[in-house]
Amino acid sequence: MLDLKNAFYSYEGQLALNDVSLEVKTGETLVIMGPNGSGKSTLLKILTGFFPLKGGSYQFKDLNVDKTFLDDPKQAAKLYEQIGFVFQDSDVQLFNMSVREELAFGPQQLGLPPAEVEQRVADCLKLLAIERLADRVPYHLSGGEKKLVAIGSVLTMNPEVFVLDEPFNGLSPYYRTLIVELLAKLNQSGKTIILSSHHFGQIKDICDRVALFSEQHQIQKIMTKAEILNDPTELAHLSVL
Ligand SMILES: Nc1ncnc2c1ncn2[C@@H]1O[C@H](COP(=O)(O)OP(=O)(O)OP(=O)(O)O)[C@@H](O)[C@H]1O
Repeated sequence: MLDLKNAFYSYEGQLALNDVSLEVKTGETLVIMGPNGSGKSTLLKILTGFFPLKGGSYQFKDLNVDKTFLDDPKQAAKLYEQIGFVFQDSDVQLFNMSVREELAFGPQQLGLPPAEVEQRVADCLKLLAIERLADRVPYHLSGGEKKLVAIGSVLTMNPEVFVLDEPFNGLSPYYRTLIVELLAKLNQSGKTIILSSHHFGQIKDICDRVALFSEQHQIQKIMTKAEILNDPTELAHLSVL
């Protein structure tokens, strides 16, 4: 479904991705792990089409995602409607005056009829059990509540792929469990999930594979969950990243 080949990216001289190749299959849950600054967020932003690669290629299904593609809003929309991104910092994502408006924003941008938008918002509030927050100002919510609303704002767009940058950061065990259960449900319904995390323990119940970044901004190895669980050294390493 996603095919990244020999990807390079740098920010004004600061290397972030160094010859990274990665394939993601439809319906899998892939977790990106690695040290701070190794390139995880950059990789997720490239996959979501935030900016084009500076070297190598990125194919999403039949779309060749390069600078020309992303510079053309009509073309880029074909990617954006299939991949949803949940930012590490929810405050970057939430800008509407109520949770209800926040959840409606994406489907409205997709041009869906008002009745369909309303239905998606109602379904999302129910699925996330956040009906009580519907008329609150997102900016005033707690960290965990904001994260649920941020995920909800992607959920109502119903993308095929969910990309989440460290979704468990700073959350209590209660919210972490809620989000793990939600991601498991989404995956069971056929969605592809790609997320970054520093804690194998938090994602072991949902991950199919882990791609491990090195400090050299390269993918050092890709392991299945079974390979990790059967290797105590690897398990210990991934549990303290
Ligand atoms: N906007 C930016 N401008 C300049 N350098 C950047 C920018 N964003 C990231 N970088 C640099 O690119 C490299 C990769 O950063 P990235 O955020 O992708 O790492 P990460 O693995 O997600 O880190 P973390 O686990 O700390 O979130 C780092 O050296 C970082 O300092």
